[in-house]
Amino acid sequence: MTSNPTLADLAGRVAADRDRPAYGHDALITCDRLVRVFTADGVEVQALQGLDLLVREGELMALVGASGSGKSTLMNILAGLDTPTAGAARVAGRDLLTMSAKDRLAYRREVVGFVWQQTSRNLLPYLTSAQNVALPMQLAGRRGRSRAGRRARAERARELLELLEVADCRDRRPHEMSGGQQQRVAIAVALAGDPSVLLADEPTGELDSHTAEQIFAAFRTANERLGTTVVIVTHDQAVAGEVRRTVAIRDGRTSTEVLRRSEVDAVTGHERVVAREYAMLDRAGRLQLPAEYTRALGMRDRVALELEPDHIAVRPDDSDRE
Ligand SMILES: Nc1ncnc2c1ncn2[C@@H]1O[C@H](COP(=O)(O)OP(=O)(O)OP(=O)(O)O)[C@@H](O)[C@H]1O
Repeated sequence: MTSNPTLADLAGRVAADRDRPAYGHDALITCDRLVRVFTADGVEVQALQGLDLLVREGELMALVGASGSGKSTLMNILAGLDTPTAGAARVAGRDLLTMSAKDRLAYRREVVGFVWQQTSRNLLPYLTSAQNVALPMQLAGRRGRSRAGRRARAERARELLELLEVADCRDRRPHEMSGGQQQRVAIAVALAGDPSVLLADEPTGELDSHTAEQIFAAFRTANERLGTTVVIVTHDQAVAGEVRRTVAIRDGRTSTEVLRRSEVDAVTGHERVVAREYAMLDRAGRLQLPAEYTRALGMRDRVALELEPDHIAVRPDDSDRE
């Protein structure tokens, strides 16, 4: 395929590799060959099997995947609630594998905010919305213990509830609000500590489609107005279709990505969204082909590869025809 490289070629390649920036050097979230193995009743389950993922600052993106593909495992690691077995995971410069218990607590208070699927898990039932939003700031010792500090926290809580269009719920307890209102207050709670990253695991799972749309709009507001990076795990195709980037996880690895961009139609002048699917190539050169592609061409076990000037062709195994 290629001629034998000279010594100078090899030295050039080594130098180029050495000078290449480290994987994920400019990303806010870096997962590098992340592994998480669970052992239950003596049986090992590999929930994450060398997952690579980069998320840049300011992104709003969705993670999708079949049940059991590893989405919640990944979210728990990113939230600082679980520790990976191997690999590397960094969020906003913090190393999630080597963090001490004290640093982990600070990480959960200062770096990440979390919204769970179960509305009841996000809010304390005996506190009003305003008190729920003020609590994380109080626990983090923000704005001090003085009366001025209390007033500043109440003011920040009011601003956040207003931003998320639930200012009218400020004095209500969770059972006095709809599921959608509770989730919007939950987003305000998650934003109270000014996190760099907002993580949400199926935040619209318990809601009807109209309310789910409103919740998604609330995430977009947080992303656009506060600049918070947002990662949402979802089964909801409508939500996944609303973001610029959707990453699919399969068998504990990132498999494909859909990127969407707006394009103005040259004839009609109308703006339309163009989506394109990509496969993830890891640093060992491994590629997961979408199951529907391989199934359509009956590909399995072995495929034929050809290097073309501008692409690599992958064809069904034709060796038995020769
Ligand atoms: N604490 C645990 N102990 C043992 N196995 C676990 C544990 N947590 C997750 N697993 C297993 O790891 C795999 C990935 O689970 P995970 O919950 O991350 O999937 P998921 O993509 O979030 O699924 P779903 O969409 O159903 O929530 C599954 O096989 C699951 O059974």
